[in-house]
Amino acid sequence: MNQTKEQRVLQYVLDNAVRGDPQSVIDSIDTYCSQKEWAMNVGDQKGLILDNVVKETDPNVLLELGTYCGYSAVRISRLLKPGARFFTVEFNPAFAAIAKQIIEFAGVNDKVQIIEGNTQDIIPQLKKKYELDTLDFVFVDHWKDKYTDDTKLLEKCNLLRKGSVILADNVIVPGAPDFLKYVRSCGRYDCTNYPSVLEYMTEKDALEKAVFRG
Ligand SMILES: CCCNc1ncnc2c1ncn2[C@@H]1O[C@H](/C=C/CNC(=O)c2cc(-c3ccc(F)cc3)cc(O)c2O)[C@@H](O)[C@H]1O
Ligand SMILES: [Mg+2]
Repeated sequence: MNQTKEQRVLQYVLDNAVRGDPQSVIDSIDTYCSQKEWAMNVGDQKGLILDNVVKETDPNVLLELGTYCGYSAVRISRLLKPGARFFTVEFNPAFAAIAKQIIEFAGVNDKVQIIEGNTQDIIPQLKKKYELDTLDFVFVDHWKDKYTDDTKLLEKCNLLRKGSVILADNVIVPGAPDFLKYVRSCGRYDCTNYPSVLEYMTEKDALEKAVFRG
């Protein structure tokens, strides 16, 4: 049975990274995806911006929309303090299985919980089923045409409080124009754009930070 690209990424991590060392897992995925096969991980340049926003936020409760192979879940988890609670949502079972193995290999499985399901079903369950109050940090990196719906759903479910940080990938490529328009014009967010480049390429991309005003 032919391997998928995501299975090849996992195999490369198992063969080249150091078990329990999140940085070596990040580096091996970046090496594989820049030299062998492109994949839609946030990557190292935008990853450094992600690192800095997580560090400045110093979050206790985090959510990620769109786990994919778990690259950003490992990237974020390695920065979290003991006791922090990080949930990442993925509805493709094959990707969730790959991410689970990459997260375990990196040794950050005690930091992050993969929730298998659709964000539109999971977000309304977070308070009761996952015993959350509000979110300190949300990384948005799933289907680009769902960024706005899910941001509004987070608001509707009272998961945001004054100062909650939403950081969205790909606001230039592939682009999330309606999301940018919404957070920049609805009056409920203070927005900052972080220009960068598309993962493993040279074309321009950017992250957008939207801080909820409460
Ligand atoms: C109802 C859909 C919304 N609900 C959802 N709930 C749970 N998981 C969801 C999800 N949507 C998507 N997902 C998952 O998120 C991931 C989707 C990511 C989509 N990302 C992109 O399309 C993307 C695409 C590019 C890209 C850029 C340039 C290019 F030429 C080609 C691609 C770069 C990126 O950084 C990207 O993030 C998958 O793992 C998918 O299974
Ligand atoms: Mg992305």
